[in-house]
Amino acid sequence: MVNNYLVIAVCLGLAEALRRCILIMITALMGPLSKVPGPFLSKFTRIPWAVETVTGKHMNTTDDLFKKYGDVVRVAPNHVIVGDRAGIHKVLVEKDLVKAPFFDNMRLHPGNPMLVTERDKESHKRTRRLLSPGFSISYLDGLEPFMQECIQEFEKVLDSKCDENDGTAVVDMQGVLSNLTFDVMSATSLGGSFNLVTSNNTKLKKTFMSILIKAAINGQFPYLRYIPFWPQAIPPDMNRMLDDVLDRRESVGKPAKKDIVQIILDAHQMDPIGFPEMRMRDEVTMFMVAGSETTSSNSTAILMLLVNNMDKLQRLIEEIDSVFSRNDEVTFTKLQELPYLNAVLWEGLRLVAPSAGLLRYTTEPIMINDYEIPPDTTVQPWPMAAMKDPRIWPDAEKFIPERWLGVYKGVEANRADVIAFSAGSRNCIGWQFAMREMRLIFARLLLRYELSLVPGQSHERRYHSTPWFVQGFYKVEVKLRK
Ligand code: HEM
Repeated sequence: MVNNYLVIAVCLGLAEALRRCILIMITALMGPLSKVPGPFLSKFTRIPWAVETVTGKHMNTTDDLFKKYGDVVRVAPNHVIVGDRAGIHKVLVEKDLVKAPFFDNMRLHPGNPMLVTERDKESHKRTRRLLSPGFSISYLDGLEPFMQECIQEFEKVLDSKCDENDGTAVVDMQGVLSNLTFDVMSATSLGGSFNLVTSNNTKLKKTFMSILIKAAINGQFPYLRYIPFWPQAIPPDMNRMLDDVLDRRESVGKPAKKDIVQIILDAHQMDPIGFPEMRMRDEVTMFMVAGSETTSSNSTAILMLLVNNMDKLQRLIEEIDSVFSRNDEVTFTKLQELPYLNAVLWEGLRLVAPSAGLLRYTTEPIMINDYEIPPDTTVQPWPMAAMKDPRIWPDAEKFIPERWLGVYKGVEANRADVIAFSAGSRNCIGWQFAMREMRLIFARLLLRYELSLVPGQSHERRYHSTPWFVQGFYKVEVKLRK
């Protein structure tokens, strides 16, 4: 009797396995996506692409995929990447597709959305409207003194490093810029700088990086979360830091002008059920992560381009020197009008900002470049391919800020083609914040110091929500200017 049940159970199991295999074969070889080119294995399994994503190597390996298969590539049974301008525009702007289910899994607490991971269009619109006063032009202009103060501390640290070494020091710019952008975010948005530039306390930064990496892994392999002892998305020291920030806010009271934390706290107090405490905490955490490492990693990579192209660096110094002298106040308003500085930043972002996490999802069939993409497909625009597309950019791989100053080889560069901050309803809410911060950092750095290349370093980077150097640092020689 028992044997009979066993035989039936095994047969049912085998039948189900066979049904699934047939389904996989049909989807792989006969479904609408079967016409989209891509690696053979990707028709059957998402594992190779998931591994590339989790290791962060995909930012380097996709170039070859687009070269081999064209502008739309199937990288998993129901996942395509899109690398051309028109296709990306269609996905992000024209169709404004919803974010992919990946973002449900990426949430710091399951079921608890944040602006970045919100998938429902209406809820996203409401949250974005709620937070947008913290990114208005007048609000951002009011942040200038906080940013100036943090950069002053940054200069003190560089000065002392130079003093210790007869006026010249070799500095890990990735490390110090990362400290600086955390200080700027905490000073402008949390009501007080973490002073990481001065303390060089790497523990907190490691905590933030671990949040990013864990979120990327959870996004790909959501079931890992349920393994006992799998590390929590939010480590305990992050929770303690949040408690400190919120306690301080309660004891000191509201700031004269609402900052991001105050906007989020008010939203919670006005609607504790719709905007619960956990959401408030996750939102603050995500803002810190979204606003710091992104700016520092891209600034470091732009600096890398400058020290490897000394003629461009020299031209930038000349422009800055023509407007400011050493003790002048370097202001947002004046910097906004420096053509070469702005050209360096847009050209730099074009070449170094990977933005590899723009996953979207189809709810109905759409056509992308003559391919029919069926519902329930993850569509991932790949800005890096479009931003280095030789059909748009002459000498696409080269760092040529001059292309932003007029017509270069018959082509006028267009900012809308630099998709570093994404596009459409989910574009970066902090892009003007980041541009202001980067202008200030570069101008004050070059006004005070001579920077030069430390040769022999690896330029290889990986990507987990933001790019990072594999060697763990990027060193630059820094010398106080006479
Ligand atoms: C160079 C610096 C930065 C880069 C390259 C960058 C890039 C991006 C990109 C590509 C997205 C869009 C993701 C998508 O379309 O799916 C995004 C979204 C976002 N960014 Fe940034 N970012 C930067 C700086 C900042 C800063 C300084 C802040 C905050 C002060 C910030 C806050 C956010 C937030 C909250 C979102 C989610 C917006 C939404 O879903 O409505 N970012 N960022």
